[in-house]
Amino acid sequence: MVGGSVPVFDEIILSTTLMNRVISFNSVSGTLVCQAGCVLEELSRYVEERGFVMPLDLGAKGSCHIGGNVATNAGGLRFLRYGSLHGTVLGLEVVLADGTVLDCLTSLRKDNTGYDLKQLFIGSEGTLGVITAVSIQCPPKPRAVNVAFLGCPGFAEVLQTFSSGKELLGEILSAYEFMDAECMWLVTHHLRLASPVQESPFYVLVETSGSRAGHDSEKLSDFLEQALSSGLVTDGTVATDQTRLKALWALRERISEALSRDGYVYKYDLSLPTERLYDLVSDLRARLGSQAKHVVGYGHLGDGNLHLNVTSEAFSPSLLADLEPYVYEWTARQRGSVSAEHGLGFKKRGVLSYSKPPEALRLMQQLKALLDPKGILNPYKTLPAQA
Ligand SMILES: O=C(O)CC[C@@H](O)C(=O)O
Ligand SMILES: [Zn+2]
Repeated sequence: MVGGSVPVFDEIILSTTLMNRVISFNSVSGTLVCQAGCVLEELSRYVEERGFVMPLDLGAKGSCHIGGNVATNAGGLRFLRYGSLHGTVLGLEVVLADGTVLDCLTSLRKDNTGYDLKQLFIGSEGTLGVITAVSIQCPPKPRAVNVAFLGCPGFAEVLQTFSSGKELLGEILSAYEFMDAECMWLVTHHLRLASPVQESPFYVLVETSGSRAGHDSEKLSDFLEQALSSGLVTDGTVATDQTRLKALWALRERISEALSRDGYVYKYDLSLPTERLYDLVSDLRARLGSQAKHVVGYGHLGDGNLHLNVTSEAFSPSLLADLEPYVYEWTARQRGSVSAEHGLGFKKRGVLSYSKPPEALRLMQQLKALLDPKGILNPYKTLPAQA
């Protein structure tokens, strides 16, 4: 997405694939300590067999490494419930540029002994050190999971359904994702997935996770009844068994894949005030007109994270010129973020200043110079190219 792990010039590639050992798991606290090359899905399986879940889940779970997840501060589908890796990672082992092994691999929930150094490496995209081991807090595995897939008549209703969901579902609300009608067109046409509900301008996926099935379904029914009777939602379906649950999630998780089959894709991953989040999509649709094949909006609405994607038959410099810096300026005016969960890598490092003041940028450069004076750690990434 941003070329964070893609070598571009003269880099040496370092693979942690063979560092794939679980070091320990504490079945009382739920703390997992493992090496950086463990694949997320394998870790999920490991902790689920022991009654826990990983605090993060992403479409790329089958291939991504936990070390990379932490280095990029990956967000994903469980963020709404369990928060960022800045909260769930308890400790790290990191190899610094001079070869020093920094052993901050503790498993403490509380540790106020000065600067919280591990935080520097979470989301640093490998530019400050190489993460070699991770200690991470795993929450208990929810016993009951429900997914509702709903159609909404407008974006205002998507927002109101979210407010109502927070109020009525409370602590069992574990995901609130949205996608627009064009996204549904893409997954049904390019991937041949079937829509489970009537055609609507917007769709939302609501997931609940709790400890007692009866209690959760009662809450979910109340919520759905209210949403349907007040017209916030016009159609919907609910799944509780694994197969249907996965099928509903696939409609949302596979949008990115469907987009890549539509043509050249211009990708933006933005944090915006939730109530303005879709204005940018509508605005761009009008601005780009027939130049674009599709202008779509979807994402982690519960976290204020919009995945804005535009497709065209082939790469077009004039379309790009209409998109940038327009999208970044629009985002900066809302004090949003030009990269909500995918980092800056190689492609977005030049737009960092839309989300951070010059003072912050300078401090980032000073930290980089301190920790990696020779510039050998993931060079050409994250920080803007030096003039
Ligand atoms: O491809 C994208 O724009 C986002 C991919 C991913 O973060 C998702 O939520 O599906
Ligand atoms: Zn995402």
